[in-house]
Amino acid sequence: MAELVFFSGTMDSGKSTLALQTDYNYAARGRTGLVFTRHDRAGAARISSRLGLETDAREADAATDFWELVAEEGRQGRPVDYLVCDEAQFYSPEQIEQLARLVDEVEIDVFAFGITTDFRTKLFPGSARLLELADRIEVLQVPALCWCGRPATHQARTVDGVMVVEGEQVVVGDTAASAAVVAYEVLCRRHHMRRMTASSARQHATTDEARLDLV
Ligand SMILES: Nc1ncnc2c1ncn2[C@@H]1O[C@H](COP(=O)(O)OP(=O)(O)O)[C@@H](O)[C@H]1O
Ligand SMILES: Cc1cn([C@H]2C[C@H](O)[C@@H](COP(=O)(O)O)O2)c(=O)[nH]c1=O
Repeated sequence: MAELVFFSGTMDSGKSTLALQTDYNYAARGRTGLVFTRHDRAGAARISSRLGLETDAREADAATDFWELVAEEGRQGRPVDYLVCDEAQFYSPEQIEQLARLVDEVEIDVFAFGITTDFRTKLFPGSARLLELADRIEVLQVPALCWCGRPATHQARTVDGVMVVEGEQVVVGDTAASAAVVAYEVLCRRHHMRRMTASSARQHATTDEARLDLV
């Protein structure tokens, strides 16, 4: 029985790696799949994992109709067994419904990978629809950690190093330290709610130490 599975986890929890492994294992057993992504950091029509793997994929843009695309593959004599859909948080709710319909009516397995919430802790529309429709939700097994050592559950956006809670929902970026103006940092809920990133925690600690020196 085909399934719509949503593999969810914070940024940096291994989703793209798992997406590539899933495709590899199914293809190795002779099954035919299509691999999609949207807005990957590596650029259009690429899937990249921080473990160093990177491959071609199909870019799912706003106009992509998964139902039509799979039907066309069939008409061309290339029946599809499964879809791998990375960065699925960026897909529209209608596109998630097309994926569910492919599972139910054409018996195609769909493996979707994505983060659930944005930098404000609000659900992405695509992830919300996946949570509503998926047969199974799998949480990634190796959590990324907050600076305090707890498993991370949320992601903060920083602009010039300062955590922000307002702005466009979609801004492509990375968790790795870089010169980029916009970056992301995974946090536990407690520290997301306190707006405390690794850098602001260090600043607090330094200020507290300086106060103690004055006493
Ligand atoms: N040099 C490394 N050695 C071992 N594991 C690594 C290394 N770099 C990254 N990783 C692993 O890769 C994970 C991120 O994988 P990735 O697929 O890019 O995540 P996601 O798609 O969820 O953002 C990290 O959580 C870490 O476990
Ligand atoms: C929290 C958040 C993230 N994004 C972007 C940043 C990255 O380009 C992707 C997530 O990639 P990953 O493979 O899971 O590391 O999403 C965003 O646009 N808006 C946000 O609020």
